[in-house]
Amino acid sequence: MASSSPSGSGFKVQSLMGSSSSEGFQTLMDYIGKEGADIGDDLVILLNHLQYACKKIAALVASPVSSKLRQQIEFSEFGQRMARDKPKPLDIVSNEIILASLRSSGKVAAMASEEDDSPVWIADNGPYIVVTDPLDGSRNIDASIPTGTIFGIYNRLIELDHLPVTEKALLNSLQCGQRLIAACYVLYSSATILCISFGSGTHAFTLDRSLGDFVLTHPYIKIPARGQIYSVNDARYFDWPEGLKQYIDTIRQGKGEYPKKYSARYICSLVADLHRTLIYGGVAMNPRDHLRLVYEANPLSFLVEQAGGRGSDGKSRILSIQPVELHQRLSLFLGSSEDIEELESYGEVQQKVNPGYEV
Ligand SMILES: O=P(O)(O)OC[C@H]1O[C@](O)(COP(=O)(O)O)[C@@H](O)[C@@H]1O
Repeated sequence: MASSSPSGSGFKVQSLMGSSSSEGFQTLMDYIGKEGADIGDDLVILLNHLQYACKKIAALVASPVSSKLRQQIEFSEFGQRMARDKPKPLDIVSNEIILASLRSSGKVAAMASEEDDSPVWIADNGPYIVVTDPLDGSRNIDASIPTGTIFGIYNRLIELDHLPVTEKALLNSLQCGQRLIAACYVLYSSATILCISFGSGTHAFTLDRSLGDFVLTHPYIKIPARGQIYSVNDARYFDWPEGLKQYIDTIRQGKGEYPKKYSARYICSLVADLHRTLIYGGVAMNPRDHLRLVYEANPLSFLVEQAGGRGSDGKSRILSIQPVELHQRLSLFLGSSEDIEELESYGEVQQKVNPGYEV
């Protein structure tokens, strides 16, 4: 999807991005700067800053510093262990890295982050609004289990420019997912993968650590129409509604529309569980109202849809839901189109009982 370029200096900026492709691969900057996507200079500049921020986070989560940071914050000065839902140090550091990159891009009006109570207004003339979960899955970090950064990009709504800052920051951040112009996740795992869509396919780039570049490794990802893997925290089985219990019982036994027994995979790290689902197919879900519409469900649904799959809350298309609160939570089902369709046919699949689990 093309985006307008208020600065209008397309050729100049894009040609500055260089023309070399490393080791026969196309780099992300080549792809967005001149060869692949036609997205306009402003978005190229913003993404250049964001991909650099994610490289910093990738280095941070893999560094010995990360466990030290965690130890320092996990215990307060009174020796009390912090509550499970309190922000972890790496969340905060990652948030600061992303915010600094958005500020220095000069292209962002506001950032809404899962880590902040309200959106941060950055620049009146910034053409874009960025919503982000800077470090998802950080509760896994001590065990070196994969984590990820998620972000979505909207155009700034110029019709709101006259409003007070707090109001326009909030309303710009509450845009419906179908207005996204780009979405991305970065997976920090055995490889660091940046998966992005501008509304014309979903493409994944792998960080070549020797060169420091993201290079195109998975152009036009197509999620299989049907998978054989379901991904859910099924210790919650007894809190599930009947529809979801029946669905999982059925596919486990190979008695569903696809006549083979499904396997379970659950990392408990949303970006990692989704990335596997995009590649192998199936369904990744969190049926309780835990994940956030603005920061997680919308950007990830955009990426899944662009890969030919579906994002649902169990009843409706995620991208059609109008957010009413910044930190709104909901049930989330992402995956292969036929699997999601079958799941929805079981009626009540949203877990309404959410007692606040210990781990
Ligand atoms: O505890 P559950 O229901 O299995 O939730 C796990 C999910 O929560 C997350 O850890 C996000 O939760 P936080 O935003 O509280 O870190 C996801 O990465 C993961 O998919």
